[in-house]
Amino acid sequence: MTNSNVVLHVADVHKRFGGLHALADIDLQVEEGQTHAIIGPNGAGKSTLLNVIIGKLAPTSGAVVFDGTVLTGKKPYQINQLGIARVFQTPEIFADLSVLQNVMIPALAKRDGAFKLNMLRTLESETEIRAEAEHMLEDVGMISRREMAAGSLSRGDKRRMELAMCLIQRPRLLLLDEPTAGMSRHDTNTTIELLKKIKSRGMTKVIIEHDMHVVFSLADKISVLAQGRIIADGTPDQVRGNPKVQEAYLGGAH
Ligand SMILES: Nc1ncnc2c1ncn2[C@@H]1O[C@H](COP(=O)(O)OP(=O)(O)OP(=O)(O)O)[C@@H](O)[C@H]1O
Repeated sequence: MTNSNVVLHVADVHKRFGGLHALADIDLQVEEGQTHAIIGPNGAGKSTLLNVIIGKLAPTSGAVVFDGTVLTGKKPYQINQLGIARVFQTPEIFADLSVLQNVMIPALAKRDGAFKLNMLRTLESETEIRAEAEHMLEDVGMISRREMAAGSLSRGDKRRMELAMCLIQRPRLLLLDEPTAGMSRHDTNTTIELLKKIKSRGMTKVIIEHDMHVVFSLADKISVLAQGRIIADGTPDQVRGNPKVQEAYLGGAH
């Protein structure tokens, strides 16, 4: 049964690639305002699950429901317009444009749908969007780099900028795919603090992460995937103490 405060429900999802059952019987409920981590060893099906949620892959059976709307069958851009934003493992940025311009683009793209016919409002809203983008850059600690070409940023800064590009869309659900991959410990800790700040504003997040320090610092709930199935689900303490998880994951390579 679905609770009323469930924002995202992955309902009985299966995904097959030929003979490989990459996702089997996945039932996952993400509650409003929570940070829900999906962990599991390499090849467990985490990216496949994320791709099913954002509409990049169609499930073989089952459905994904977001805020009462069935996402299954919708295109990724339609799912994005419904309020789901994703921070990718590899940042997707416009390297030659400035950091500020990069952060303005998602908001301009959203506006162009709404205000195309009214030139005056378009100009007014561009000033507002610039101010909003500057505000987002302040939030992620990057305002001093606003005029730099995005391509010249460090890896950690690129990820922070990409987070600002997602936040300016004011998503209801933010999906983070290994947000600290390849970061130094210092950048990882800065990112943890930043994600905690977002959490304190009530934004719902789904996070895929290999780094246990990040997972246990941020998650309210953890679902553990192994060989395409959820083998454990619960609070960090429940998951930490689960012998199945220790066997499948924590005692393994990570
Ligand atoms: N497009 C595809 N075609 C065929 N098999 C695929 C495809 N995508 C993923 N797989 C397989 O599905 C399984 C799950 O892969 P997936 O990438 O979802 O795992 P993961 O948990 O994200 O792994 P990692 O932690 O290494 O990124 C793997 O066995 C993988 O080889």
